Amino acid sequence: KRDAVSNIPGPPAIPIIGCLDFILKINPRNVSQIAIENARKYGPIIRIWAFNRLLIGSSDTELNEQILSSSTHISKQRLYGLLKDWLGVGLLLSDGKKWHTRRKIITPTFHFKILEDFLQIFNCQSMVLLDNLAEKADGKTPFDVYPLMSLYTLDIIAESAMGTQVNAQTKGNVEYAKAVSEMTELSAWKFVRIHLNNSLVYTILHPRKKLREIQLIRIMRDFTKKVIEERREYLLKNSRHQSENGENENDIGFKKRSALLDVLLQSTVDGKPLTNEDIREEVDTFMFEGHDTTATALSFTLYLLARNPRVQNKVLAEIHQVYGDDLSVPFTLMNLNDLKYMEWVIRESMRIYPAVPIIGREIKTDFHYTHSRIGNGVIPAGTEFILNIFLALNDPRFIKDPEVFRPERFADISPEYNFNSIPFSAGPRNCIGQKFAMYEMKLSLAKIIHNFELLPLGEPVQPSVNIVLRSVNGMQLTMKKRS
Ligand code: HEM
Repeated sequence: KRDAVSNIPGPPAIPIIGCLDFILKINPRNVSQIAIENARKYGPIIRIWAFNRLLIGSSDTELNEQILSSSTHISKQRLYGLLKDWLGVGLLLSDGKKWHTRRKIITPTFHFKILEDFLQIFNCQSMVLLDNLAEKADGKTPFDVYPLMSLYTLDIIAESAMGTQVNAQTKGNVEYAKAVSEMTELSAWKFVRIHLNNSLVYTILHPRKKLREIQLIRIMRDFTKKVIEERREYLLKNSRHQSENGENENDIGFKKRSALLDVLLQSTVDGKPLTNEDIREEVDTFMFEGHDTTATALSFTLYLLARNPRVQNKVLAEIHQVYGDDLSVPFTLMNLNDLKYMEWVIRESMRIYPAVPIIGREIKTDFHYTHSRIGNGVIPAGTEFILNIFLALNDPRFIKDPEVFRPERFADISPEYNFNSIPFSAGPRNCIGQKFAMYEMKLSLAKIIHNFELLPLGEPVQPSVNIVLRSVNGMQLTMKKRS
């Protein structure tokens, strides 16, 4: 392995322990800074040894493109295993045939006709959000927007994935909603403490946390299981009802809309329906992937808009141009597509603060690359490949003055060349929910900016990489109701 990667620079490695002293210096708050400094020192591709583990970190567009577009190197790096007890082996964690089959089944859920249906959910939940924001919007007291966005996106994803309302925003203490939030926090905490990768070490060092984790997983499993069983029974009854009465009407009191769950319940693999456990892991994966990521991206965008009044005014002007003054025009995918400037704002905010800053792959067979910034070479089987999305999005080769928030730069960045701009990853394992997330964020921002002026009060963010990007002191701002 050492010979194969001798062309890749990296911090000095001591026999047996490798770059342990380097690794021990990394923590969630300094990881981005360390990555920037190392890219300056060693270039965009670096190698790190941790005992006998070889890690290659890359922000090189050419190399990343080759890995991400490969249909062979799709296995996730071992750290993802921390999520397994909760999520099972769903779309995020699976690989091989299982991943291919599931991806094929789930992809139609994001067809534009179904996305149009989801807009009704976004719309209803955003009304609750506006009420909650109105209580905070005194124009003078700074507050952290993240907790409100987190409950809001949790309500949206629960209703979209399971067709069930969990009312996280109105009754913040609903057991299931609370369990999802707490488990997300716990996983993030564990994720950045490398020694806790090992389940036995974790159980010995933090028995209470482990116990709590078991309880939370049980609460979430019981809830998802009940929803799946009820929905399966309902679909069965409904199809009998239809055939007995020769009717097409499929609503006998249960909620009609439940795209993801219904798609899974009606799918077969090799002629057999998916089991409740198969379905549970996919539903739980959506609950995790679909809520915290979007809450983070929305919160950082609001934070940046509060601090950039010129951009905020342009967003407001575009909202007025598309919807008029009272937002009474129903939201459609078409008119959300017309919010072009807002799309640049979201992309620029995700460039500076990508909700998922780092992703990883396990390289299972030798990977031969060409035309990277260090030329051609091979990454040997058994390497853990860490793809630094944050650095790639701030690469001065493509991005002038990367630290400046300037949405207009997206006028010059070709959307076709998506390996340059990869907040949702790219290639066959890209984010399946990216359109869902973009429409959700656009509708939410349109409502918020139309109703409130965002003001730059409060402390600046202190980003911290915990699976999903966070800020140690929250994303603070204040709001004032527009007259
Ligand atoms: C701003 C919001 C979001 C961001 C930035 C984001 C980002 C990402 C990224 C970077 C990946 C690749 C992960 C990896 O390779 O390890 C991913 C995968 C995934 N995302 Fe998202 N995501 C967002 C919203 C959503 C939403 C709303 C959903 C569901 C409705 C979703 C569902 C998924 C799933 C299921 C995967 C795994 C796909 C696969 O491996 O085939 N995401 N996301």
